[in-house]
Amino acid sequence: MAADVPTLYDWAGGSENLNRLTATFYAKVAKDPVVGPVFKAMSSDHPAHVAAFIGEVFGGPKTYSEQHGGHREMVMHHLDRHLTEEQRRRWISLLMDAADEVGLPDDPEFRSAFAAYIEWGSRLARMNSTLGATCDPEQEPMPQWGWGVPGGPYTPPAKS
Ligand code: HEM
Repeated sequence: MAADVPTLYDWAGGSENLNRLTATFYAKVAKDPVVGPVFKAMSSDHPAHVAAFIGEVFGGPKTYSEQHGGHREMVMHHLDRHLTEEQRRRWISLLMDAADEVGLPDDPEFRSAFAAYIEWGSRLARMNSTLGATCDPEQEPMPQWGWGVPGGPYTPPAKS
């Protein structure tokens, strides 16, 4: 990545904004009739843990790997949950609502990278949720997401 291209983490506004995102999102989730029941035993730390996870995937500090068990631990949390496609879709929809509400950058470049990761990650979470509780997931490295085809955030056209 070119030295002057920010990470998705920095462009999103770092851990402060990602924590605002997940706090707003899980408040919506808790009230939602489709996906809310899945999270009825969620701990009060859950939004902060998910913010740390996404932050690390987006090029931020390795907090989830160093303090919360890393990628394997995240996969473990989804095992045996039997998530439905309807629940996955609602999860995404509420997350996108929360992104608008907290004012995550809305340039096409950032939002396409954000949406691509969320689509990918949520489909993996649903796949993993069909694995039985006794499955021991592989110790895979934390995914690292980047800007994809656009290569960086929106830059206004140069004035002629
Ligand atoms: C990009 C997509 C996703 C990411 C990055 C993600 C991330 C995480 C993380 C990091 C945890 C563990 C939190 C902790 O350590 O305390 C977790 C737990 C969990 N996730 Fe996800 N998740 C994703 C998608 C989903 C979807 C689509 C659903 C449901 C529709 C879901 C349902 C859950 C549930 C039920 C738990 C356990 C909650 C509890 O402890 O009671 N996740 N997720």
